[in-house]
Amino acid sequence: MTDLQITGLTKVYGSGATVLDGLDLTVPAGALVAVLGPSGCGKTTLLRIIAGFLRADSGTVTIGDRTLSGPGTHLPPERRRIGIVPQEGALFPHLSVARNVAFGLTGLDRGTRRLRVEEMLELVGLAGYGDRMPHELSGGQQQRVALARALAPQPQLVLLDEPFNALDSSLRTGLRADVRAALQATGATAVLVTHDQQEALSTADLVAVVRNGTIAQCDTPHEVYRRPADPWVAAFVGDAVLVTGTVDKGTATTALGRVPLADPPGGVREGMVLLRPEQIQLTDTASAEARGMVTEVRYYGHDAMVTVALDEVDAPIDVRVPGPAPASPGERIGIRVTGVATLHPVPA
Ligand SMILES: Nc1ncnc2c1ncn2[C@@H]1O[C@H](COP(=O)(O)OP(=O)(O)OP(=O)(O)O)[C@@H](O)[C@H]1O
Repeated sequence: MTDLQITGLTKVYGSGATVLDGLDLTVPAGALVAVLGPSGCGKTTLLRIIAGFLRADSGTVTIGDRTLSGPGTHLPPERRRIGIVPQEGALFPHLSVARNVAFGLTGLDRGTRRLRVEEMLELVGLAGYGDRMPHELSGGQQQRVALARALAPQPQLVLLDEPFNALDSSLRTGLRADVRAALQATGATAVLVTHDQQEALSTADLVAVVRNGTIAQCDTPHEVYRRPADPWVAAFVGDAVLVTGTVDKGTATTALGRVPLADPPGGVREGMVLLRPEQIQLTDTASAEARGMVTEVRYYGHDAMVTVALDEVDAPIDVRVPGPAPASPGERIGIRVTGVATLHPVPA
């Protein structure tokens, strides 16, 4: 098991656009990090530099004590010991599943190679599929073969480039869990690029949120969600409710009521108080901390999002309730806040 260290990575394309701007990222040995960011933020560029397909303008990429990219060093992709799972399988269509998986297994005798292929296919849940051709597999099975092919040469690092994109949502959930289990079983360090926050939160050990060519926050899924670095991260990784508040003794007083702060900063008297929609409860108007009118209800089956225009807050707020919403547009309603909030500076 080997850790991945990225330091000061910068990439400016010919057009003059700075896509990576001194990006730092550390992935501990054996961990799976999800690199999450909006379209065009540089995720693929980062992956291509790690893989060695693209040269950075400056910065270093090391795995363990091996420098892959750095001043005066650029190891070619085939010498990096990195396995890659591309967006859509990209299997060789004319080769059987077994020969696809065996593709990168050089320097092994035939018996050892066959055993490794069988072991990898079993690991990804496709034991017995070796003789099939890629076109005889479903999209999800093709991605499993692509993972088996990437893992077969026992790489130190595995890069997964939006590997579940082409699959429908019910298939994705099962495959994510299986990919995670297979990576854990081999102990490989892994980088998963995605723009899907659910995927990042549910699959990875660490979530690295990319913004403007740097990492805005890298933390466990729980910490990124519970203690986002700033309102932008909060709104990108989930839904956010922001209200101004004054602070006294670790508690913020807001138009939604008084809310304890997760990390009360010393000496700060006011700021933006950040809550999640599921921290807000709908109540009757008599026992509420704040009151307003329901303006919209969006139903999602397992929960619903209720938008409320509060009497004393300019912007409407979102409230997440389990199951069908207990109120309809046009109804007067009360709200109450539960849990703790994080505090952020008021934008200049
Ligand atoms: N070869 C290139 N030459 C010039 N600009 C490029 C090149 N490749 C990418 N870019 C630009 O760099 C920016 C980042 O691209 P990149 O593909 O790394 O983003 P991304 O985060 O992976 O996006 P997506 O989620 O849409 O795949 C984009 O604005 C893109 O247009």
